[in-house]
Amino acid sequence: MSIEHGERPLEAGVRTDFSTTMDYAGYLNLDQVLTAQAPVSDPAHHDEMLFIIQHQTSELWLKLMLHELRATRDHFDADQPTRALKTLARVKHILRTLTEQWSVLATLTPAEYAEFRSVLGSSSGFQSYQYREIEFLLGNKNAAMLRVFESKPEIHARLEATLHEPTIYDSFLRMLARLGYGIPERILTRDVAEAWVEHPDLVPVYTTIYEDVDRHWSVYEACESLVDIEDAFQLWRFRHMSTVQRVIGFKAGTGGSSGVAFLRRALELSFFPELTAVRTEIRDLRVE
Ligand code: HEM
Ligand SMILES: N[C@@H](CC(=O)c1ccccc1NC=O)C(=O)O
Repeated sequence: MSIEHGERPLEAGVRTDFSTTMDYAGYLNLDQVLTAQAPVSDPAHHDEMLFIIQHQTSELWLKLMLHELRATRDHFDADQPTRALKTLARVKHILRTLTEQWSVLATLTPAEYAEFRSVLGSSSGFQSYQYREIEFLLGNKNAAMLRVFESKPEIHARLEATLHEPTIYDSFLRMLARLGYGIPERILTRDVAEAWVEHPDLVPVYTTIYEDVDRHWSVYEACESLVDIEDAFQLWRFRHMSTVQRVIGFKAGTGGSSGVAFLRRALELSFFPELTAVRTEIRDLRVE
């Protein structure tokens, strides 16, 4: 049937009575979600809404990332590297979405941001506990980061618990050990609350896998998925740093850091350094 009078008619089966059944807004708790945007500037600055929603949507994606990263760790603990591929793929796409999302915030000019930056006080993304938990799960452990949450006992306790949990990489390597790969003992018994440091004696294990991928296919795919995550995470960090630079230049951050210089240093961190190191070891084959 063609469109009449420019309108799409409601079909007879379309439900319209929700007095006794759940509807869209009810299922999604939209009453709470859509009343959670409270600009502090007075009178409300037009661009503060962008700033709030950019952060709130980021935090929602971070929540899903945490969920998927924990599931990934469970899959490794259950010796199921193929299942981990699915959850890692989802994490990768969330990171891409978050990185792409910087372009919305980049429409905020320095002059516009300067008009309401002072109302932010000393609040800063540095205090994002979900972000810190993700960094911990991926291996960037740092007990000093907990100090920011000293006045929030519940959040402090949650982060402290995650600090002492094995990382995704710890679980991955323990799985490799159970599968018969020669993972050095000191790696398997390391203090998981410590930041990961590069272990050169792990590289030969990866060389074995990368030099005969057909034989080691499922763990090889998992290795490459971890590399995808590292890569996607670095792109997010870079876009954060470059967006901050174009919006506040080299001003100090509201969280008390030097600002761009501090964010730039994060680009030197690596979650899975041996998976980068193995690339140097792969022999170029001679083609006659
Ligand atoms: C105009 C927008 C933004 C500016 C100017 C900005 C600036 C900064 C600065 C200067 C820092 C360093 C800590 C400090 O001293 O404050 C920081 C940290 C951080 N920001 Fe932002 N930021 C912006 C947007 C965002 C957004 C949208 C997110 C998304 C959640 C975010 C998440 C973070 C996180 C997680 C950190 C800690 C990074 C780390 O520990 O390496 N920021 N930001
Ligand atoms: N650190 C930022 C402020 C900022 O971006 C911010 C403030 C409150 C809530 C989240 C924020 N986002 C990221 O750091 C600044 O120095 O301008």
